[in-house]
Parts: sequence; C-alpha cells; structure tokens
Amino acid sequence: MNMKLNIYQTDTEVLAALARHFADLSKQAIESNGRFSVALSGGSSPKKLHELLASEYRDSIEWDKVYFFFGDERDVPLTDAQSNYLMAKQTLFDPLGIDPSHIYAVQTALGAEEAAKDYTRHLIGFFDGHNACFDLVILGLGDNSHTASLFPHTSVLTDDSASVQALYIDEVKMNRITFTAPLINNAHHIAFLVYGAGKAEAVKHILEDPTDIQEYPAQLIQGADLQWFLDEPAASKLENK
Ligand SMILES: O=C(O)[C@H](O)[C@@H](O)[C@H](O)[C@H](O)COP(=O)(O)O
Repeated sequence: MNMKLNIYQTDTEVLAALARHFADLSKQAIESNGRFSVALSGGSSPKKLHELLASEYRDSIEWDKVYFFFGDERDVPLTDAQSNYLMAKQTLFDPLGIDPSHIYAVQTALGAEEAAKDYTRHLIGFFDGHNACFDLVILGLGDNSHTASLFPHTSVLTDDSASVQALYIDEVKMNRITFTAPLINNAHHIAFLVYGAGKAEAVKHILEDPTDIQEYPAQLIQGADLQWFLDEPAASKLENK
C-alpha cells in the first residue's frame, strides 16, 4: 500500500492538483487500455472539482473514453437535490455533454436493495465478470470520519465482499447505496479530496490515531495507490505531515 499526502495552502490549489491527477490518470488508462473508469464522490466538496474539470480540462481529456460511476448514492430520485448523480450531472456531465451510456447512475427508482444488486450487475458487466477494479475512486470525508456511505458503527464496515450494498443509515435518516471498502480498495488509484478546517479532526483520526474502524471508517481505505489531497486547514491537526 502506497499512501501520499498532498497538502496545499488553499482549496483552490487542492482542487487544481486533483484535477491534474485526474487528467494524468485518465491519459495513462486510456493509453494502456482504451478507457478510464472513475467512481465519483458525492457531497459538496467535489462540485468545484467537477467545474474545474469541465472548464480547464474540457479539451485535454478524452472525455468520450471516460466512464463514470458513483461510490455511493442517496436513496432518493435522481432528480432530487440530494442525489449525487444530479450534482454530477449539473456540474460535470451536462457541461461536457457526456454520452449518457458512459454514466452509470444508481437506479434508485428500483428501491435501495434492488438498486444495489442492479449496480453490482452493471459492475460485473463493465469489468467483464472480474472483480471491479476502477482506475480511480474519488472519496470525500465526513467530519465524523465516514467516507462514501461507510458510516460509523454500521454493518457494512465489516463486509469483506467487494460489492455494492444498501443499508439504512440512522445518522442521516435514509437508505444509502455504497461501495464496500474492499470494492474501493480494489481500485488502481484512490484520491481523498478533503478541504476546510471542519475536516481537521477527522483527518487526524484517520491518519494518526490508533485503528478503530467502527469510529473512523475511512481508516478502512488502504488501496494500492492512496493519495490525500488536503488543504492546510484540513491538515492542521496532523503531527506528521
Ligand atoms: O454521498 C455523500 O455525501 C458522500 O459520498 C460522502 O461520503 C461525502 O463525501 C462526505 O459526507 C463529505 O461531504 P462534503 O464534501 O459535503 O463535506
């Protein structure tokens, strides 16, 4: 496992660095196997990243060879303001005119359980029956140390299958559909995008506190190439940086 901390003074620099990373990885993947598969994060942090990719990288990434997935989704209609798909549609897919056949939205209209099974079937199809191995998984970090929808003290934290699961999350009073940690960890590259002082405590827990995955689920993320993209405020409680 290779982990790298990329710490920048401002969120603008963090976003620029991750956008460069995205572009570099997409070029490598497309050169080596003709496509780039990326699982996007939900929440608010990625909005500015998407907007940057859709503007400054419009012409430098072969978008017609990029395939989009979601590391987690809320159990709401895809037209709902809380939908991770809708956020990506508005900030990335529509501005770039992405072919809908390259976008794998979680079909929440099926109901959470069936949507998770359906999504797993799509992953099996896309990865030709092999264990899904994304070129890049982008993750955010909640201030309670969750990532994707791997929330503290939930059953999915001990699920050792590389799969997509649906579960009710009491903390947010809704069903969520989420990649398990093993599915995320199968990825060639994983990038945490975390900025703002509000995340400093969680970053410290994840990177420097003793392992306690029930309290700090993002500690489960241990991929082959794991990179953190942080601003100084989010990294401010780290002792070793
Ligand atoms: O569906 C989601 O909400 C995300 O996948 C979740 O894991 C998010 O990344 C964190 O909650 C951070 O969210 P912010 O970026 O809004 O702080």
